Amino acid sequence: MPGDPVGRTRPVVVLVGSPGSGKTTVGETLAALLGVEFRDTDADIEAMAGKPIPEIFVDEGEDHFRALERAATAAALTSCAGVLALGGGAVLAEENRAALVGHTVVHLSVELADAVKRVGLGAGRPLLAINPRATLKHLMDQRRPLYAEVATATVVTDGRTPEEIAAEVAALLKP
Ligand SMILES: Nc1ncnc2c1ncn2[C@@H]1O[C@H](COP(=O)(O)OP(=O)(O)O)[C@@H](O)[C@H]1O
Ligand SMILES: O=C(O)C1=C[C@@H](OP(=O)(O)O)[C@@H](O)[C@H](O)C1
Ligand SMILES: [Mg+2]
Repeated sequence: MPGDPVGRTRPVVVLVGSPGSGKTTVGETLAALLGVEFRDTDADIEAMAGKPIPEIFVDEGEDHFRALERAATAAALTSCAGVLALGGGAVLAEENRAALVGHTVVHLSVELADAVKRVGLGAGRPLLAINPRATLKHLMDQRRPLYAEVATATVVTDGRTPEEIAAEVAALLKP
């Protein structure tokens, strides 16, 4: 691939961040802007499991979901040549953080107020199904250092449109 000295397939950029930071939404906008494919490990996991994420959590539990997420992350990092969005909890696994070393990783940062507004009652996000505000605060406090560890750049998303955020990420990617 262009930009990779030994010709491996790798994402142009990997998006990480809290649920509600806009990884999926900004990722789609950014991929269209750059004219490249968009991949989201959550969609890959649903395809792998043959069911939506909330059903995976109910039927097999979070540990099984995290195992699928590690497999989906490893596969996407070597097969996606476009924009790759990870799930908000992917950084919890040391294996995933190690796999991100050497990649262009943008942390879409969001404060609690905007994240809560965006995820609402957590539809489709089983971890946020009960008490979304307190749960999100806890997740964000736990994960903030992990996003910082893997990120090569951070883009603030609060109070901004997906188009503005995608344009800033695109500008960061210019050589
Ligand atoms: N910058 C933004 N401003 C307002 N709403 C947003 C923004 N980014 C995403 N959203 C909305 O917030 C919700 C969660 O966005 P999503 O892209 O699924 O986030 P993530 O993948 O990081 O969890 C969606 O309803 C989306 O339309
Ligand atoms: O934060 C998490 O642990 C999760 C975030 C979700 O993705 P988004 O960050 O895209 O909402 C999804 O992977 C799953 O519900 C678990
Ligand atoms: Mg998402």
